[in-house]
Amino acid sequence: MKHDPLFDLAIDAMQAAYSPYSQFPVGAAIRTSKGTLFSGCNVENAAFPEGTCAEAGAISAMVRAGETQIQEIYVVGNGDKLVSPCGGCRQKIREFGTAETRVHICGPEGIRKSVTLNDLLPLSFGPDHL
Ligand SMILES: O=c1ccn([C@H]2C[C@H](O)[C@@H](CO)O2)c(=O)[nH]1
Ligand SMILES: [Zn+2]
Repeated sequence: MKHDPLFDLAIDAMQAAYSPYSQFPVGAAIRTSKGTLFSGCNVENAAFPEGTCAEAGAISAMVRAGETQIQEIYVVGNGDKLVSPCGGCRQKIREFGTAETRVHICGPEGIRKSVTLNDLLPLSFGPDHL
């Protein structure tokens, strides 16, 4: 089966990851409501808490380009387990997504599980609350 180009972009991003401490490269790729694609990788740091997640990198690229609406996001890791976005990333995706925003959790072979943002972060707090 042919992959969505967004999956290939997430794989590309994973290959650029800087993860010497965890040896756990992650890539993320966003499709916005306008159809533009953005990607990011995790970037770790010798001061461990300063590392950033792949999803955060992709969101940063999107905002830098002047876009703020995530339609779907692919997250890919290369281990056996599901690389489900961490709690902080769920909230970051929430800022620019909706309850229905699709999150595709992938391995190198393709999508392993597709869920909505609401599945990952029910009863969430967002910009509409302020
Ligand atoms: O969804 C995730 C989960 C983990 N990581 C990164 C953070 C850290 O660099 C490494 C191990 O936790 O994986 C991400 O980028 N995204
Ligand atoms: Zn994260």
